[in-house]
Amino acid sequence: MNAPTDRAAPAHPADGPEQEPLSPRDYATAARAELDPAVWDYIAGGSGDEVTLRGERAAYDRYRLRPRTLVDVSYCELGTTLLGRPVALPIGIAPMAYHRLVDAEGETATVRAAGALDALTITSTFASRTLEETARAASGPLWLQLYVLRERKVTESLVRRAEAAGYRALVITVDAPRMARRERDLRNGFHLPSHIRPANLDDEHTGGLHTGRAGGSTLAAHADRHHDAAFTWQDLAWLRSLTGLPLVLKGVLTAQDARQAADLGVEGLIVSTHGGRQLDGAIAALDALPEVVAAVPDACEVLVDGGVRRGTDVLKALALGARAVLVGRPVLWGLAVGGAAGAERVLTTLRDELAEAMALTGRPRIDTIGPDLLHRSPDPAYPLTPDDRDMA
Ligand SMILES: Cc1cc2nc3c(=O)[nH]c(=O)nc-3n(C[C@H](O)[C@H](O)[C@H](O)COP(=O)(O)O)c2cc1C
Ligand SMILES: CCCCCCC(=O)C(=O)O
Repeated sequence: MNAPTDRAAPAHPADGPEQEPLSPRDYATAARAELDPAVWDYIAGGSGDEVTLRGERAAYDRYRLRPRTLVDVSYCELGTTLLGRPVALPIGIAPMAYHRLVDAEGETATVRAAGALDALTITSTFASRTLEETARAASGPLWLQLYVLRERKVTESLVRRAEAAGYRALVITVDAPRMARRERDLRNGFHLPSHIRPANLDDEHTGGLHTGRAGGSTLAAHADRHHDAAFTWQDLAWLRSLTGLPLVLKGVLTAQDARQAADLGVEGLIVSTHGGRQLDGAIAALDALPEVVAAVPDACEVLVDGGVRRGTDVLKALALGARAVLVGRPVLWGLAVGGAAGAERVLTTLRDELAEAMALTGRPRIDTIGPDLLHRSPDPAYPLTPDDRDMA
C-alpha cells in the first residue's frame, strides 16, 4: 500500500541550482519527483479507466489554429470581466481540495500567487486553510466552491462565512453527488496525513479522513457520509433564497442543464468533467462547451476547465465561447515545486503563452477571438504516451 506518510510537504527544489521548469508539464515532472506517490496519484488521477481524463487533453489537440496576418499586435490586451468585475486575464484557478498536501502553506500561498497576476481563485469547501485565512491573503477576486452537505446548516454557515469574508460568488459543484471510484486512490488506501484536515468544517464533519486501508479511499467514504446525493434543481432554489451572491454551477455538460440553470437565474456555469475525476466516459468539457454557450443568454457567463496546459489551449477555449478558463493540476504542480512563487510562475507562463498565441494569430483583444480561429481535425495530433497520461 502506497499511503501518504506524515512527512512534511516538500522543500522546494526550484530554489536549488537545477534548470528552472519552463512549461506546466516541466512542473509536473518536477512535482512528481518531489511528492509522495500516493499524493501524486490523488492529484494526477481520474476515475475508472481514465478515458475522460485522457479525453480532456485529446479534445484540445484536435483543434488547429487559423492565424490572420498583418494585424497590429504590438500590444495584446488580456483583460476581461467575470461576473461584472474586471480581471487581468481570462485564466483562473479551479477549486481543489487540500493544497497543503503539496506545500506547507497551502491555499494562502496559492491565492497570493493568483493575486500577483490579478487572477481569479476559487477556493474549495475542502481547503486545508480556512476560507477566512485565504480571503485575508487574497488580493485578486475570490469565489467559494460549495459541496452541498446533508446537513444544510453546514452549507448555510459556509455561505454566511463567505459573505462576511468578501467572497464574490458561490460555485456549486453539481457533478459529485458521490465520489467516483478512483482506482489509484483505492489501491493506495488514500487518506489524509495527520496534519491536514478540511479546515472549513468542524470536527463533527471531518472524522475518519486520517486512517487508510488498502482498497478504500477515506475521501470517498467521507463523501458517502456527508454529501447530499438527493440535492436537486428544487433545492437550488433554497440556495438562491439564502444569499444575494451570484451562483455559478460547476460540472454542467449539456444544453438541457445549462438552460435549466439559466432559467433559475444562475449567473454562471463552469463546463467541466471535474478533470476526468467523476463520470468516466463523459464528453470532454471542451467538446461540451459550444452547446452550453449556445443554450444560455449572454448574461449567464460560461467558463470551462480540464486539460488546459498551454496558452494556445486558453485561446481555443475562448474561441469556442468560454469567457475564461480555469486551471487545476498545473497550479498544484507549481505549488509543489516552488510554493507561491512556483504557482505564480505557472500562471505567468500560461498568461505569457496566451499573449504570444494572440499575437501570432492576429487577435490582439479577447473580443477578436471567435470560432473562425479554429480548424477541427478528426484525430488527436499524437497518441498519448503513458507519461502524457499522468501529465494530462
Ligand atoms: C487534487 C484535486 C482536487 C480537486 N478538488 C475539487 C474540489 O474540492 N471541488 C471541485 O469542485 N473540484 C475539485 N477538483 C476539480 C477541479 O476543480 C477542476 O475541475 C479540474 O482539476 C480541472 O482539470 P485540470 O486539473 O486538468 O486543470 C479537484 C481536482 C484536483 C486535481
Ligand atoms: C467528490 C467528493 C469528494 C471531494 C474531494 C475533493 C474533490 O473534489 C476531488 O476531486 O478530489
